[in-house]
Amino acid sequence: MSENMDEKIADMVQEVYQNGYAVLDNFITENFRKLLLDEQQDLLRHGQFRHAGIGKGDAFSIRPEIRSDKVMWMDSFNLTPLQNQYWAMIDQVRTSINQRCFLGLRSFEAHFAMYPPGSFYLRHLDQFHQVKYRVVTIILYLNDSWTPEDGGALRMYLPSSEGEEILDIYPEGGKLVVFLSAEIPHEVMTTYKERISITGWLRDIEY
Ligand SMILES: O=C(O)CCC(=O)C(=O)O
Ligand SMILES: [Fe+2]
Repeated sequence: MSENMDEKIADMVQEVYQNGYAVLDNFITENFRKLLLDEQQDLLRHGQFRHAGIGKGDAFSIRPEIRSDKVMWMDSFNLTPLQNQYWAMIDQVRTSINQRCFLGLRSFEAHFAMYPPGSFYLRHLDQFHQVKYRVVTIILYLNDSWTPEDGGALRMYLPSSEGEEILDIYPEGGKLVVFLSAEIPHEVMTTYKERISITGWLRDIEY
């Protein structure tokens, strides 16, 4: 991995350490983004995506009134070469966060997500009682283009002196968003265009 990448990651991790979140434009090259998007589109065409649910184990349920995206979980033991390349980058992020923040992160889980037009995900936290092991959320957007009129912002609710402050982040291709899963409530605003991403979580458990 290039030195440039090392530096980008170190700066980003410093921001996570200070603020609990970081947003990084152009985390991946355009070429790599297009390849990942092609792979995602291919899987989508082959019917590999399922309606996303909420909760885990017995508490799992599909609740389109809460979230209406479709996902495809990656198999950490059987990654494609492209997925493997992305996981290697995230492993560098993991190591760097451990060095700076001492979070004891040990593994990663991730899914492709597709929000069809009209879909959303209401305000939530990524860490809840059944998934205490989710410590850091990492989202990479794969969209070819995005404008505010397309909707679909990731709305983060940040602590502020007035109680809470809103930060809207548009899912522009190549952008990486990293935040502490237990600390930052967020939602996906209704999208008016198909919205593609990889969402993952660094965990403090082994596979
Ligand atoms: O895609 C996003 O911007 C956020 C997705 C999300 O909050 C989740 O999958 O838990
Ligand atoms: Fe989330």
